[in-house]
Amino acid sequence: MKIAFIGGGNMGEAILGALIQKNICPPKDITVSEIKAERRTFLENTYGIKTTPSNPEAIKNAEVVLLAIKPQNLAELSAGLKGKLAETQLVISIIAGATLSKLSGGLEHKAVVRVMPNTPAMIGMGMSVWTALPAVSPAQKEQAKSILSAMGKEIYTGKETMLDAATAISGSGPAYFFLFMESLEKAAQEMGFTPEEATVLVSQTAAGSAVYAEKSGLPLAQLRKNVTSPGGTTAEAIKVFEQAGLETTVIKAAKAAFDRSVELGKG
Ligand SMILES: NC(=O)C1=CN([C@@H]2O[C@H](COP(=O)(O)OP(=O)(O)OC[C@H]3O[C@@H](n4cnc5c(N)ncnc54)[C@H](OP(=O)(O)O)[C@@H]3O)[C@@H](O)[C@H]2O)C=CC1
Ligand SMILES: O=C(O)[C@@H]1CCC=N1
Repeated sequence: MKIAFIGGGNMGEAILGALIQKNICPPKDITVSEIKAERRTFLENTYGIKTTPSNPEAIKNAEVVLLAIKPQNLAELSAGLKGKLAETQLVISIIAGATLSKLSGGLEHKAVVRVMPNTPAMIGMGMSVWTALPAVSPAQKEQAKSILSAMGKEIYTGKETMLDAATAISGSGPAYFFLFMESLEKAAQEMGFTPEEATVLVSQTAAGSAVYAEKSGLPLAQLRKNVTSPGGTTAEAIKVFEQAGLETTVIKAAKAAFDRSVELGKG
């Protein structure tokens, strides 16, 4: 599969890295259009792919064109590519808040897939939620699915509003977990662990908890109860989280991300 990336930043790199690692695409079939010269050099040297500063040049001969630029650059990108895409080319956009109608209208193109991925795609542990316009053929849907599967797990939805919800949960989600981990690292250091030890303690606890939750198949509340001995240490910590309104705060934060995704879609 020949694929062109428009934007070779964090997510562009995460996706192309997964495609190469999982043998979905050899490096010679990947072209990245990227504005920054130093990023182009880095991507060429690290992955052996082709790069160009020109979007029209990048999309030549590509079966799939993957848009991985920031939302504020979409208007300029659409103006430059408008009418230049062949009917058979599949556009896959990961741009937060960029709706199918905005993408399709701006590019004058019908075969468009919209995805919300996340950065753990970098290590094949990503979570993507995606939807497609009716013009996307079953074969193109399979192509999209194979790209997203290389990055981790994927869920297709027929309801585009679920993309805003996915943005708030799995798209932005890694940052929520990192914030919590940063706080726990600070606590570990205050208790006397070195920064290196604090990182190991927190990372291994987070990774172990996530994998254990998935593998055990037990409800999260049950797993939490198993750690929380009556009258013990965990109960004291959880009391503090509850008094501070953790659950309400998390739901409020996710809702703020959802609202911002909707707002980006209107802009
Ligand atoms: N980061 C994340 O966790 C997630 C991000 N997303 C979405 O992915 C998209 C990309 O995010 P991310 O990778 O973090 O962003 P980055 O800023 O890291 O990457 C975008 C890159 O594209 C370059 N660029 C800008 N305009 C153009 C253009 N017209 N042609 C070619 N290259 C261009 C940028 O250069 P310059 O910096 O100079 O503008 C930058 O290097 C965003 O739309 C975001 O909403 C989705 C899910 C998760
Ligand atoms: O913060 C953002 O807008 C993007 C979308 C999801 C994660 N990062």
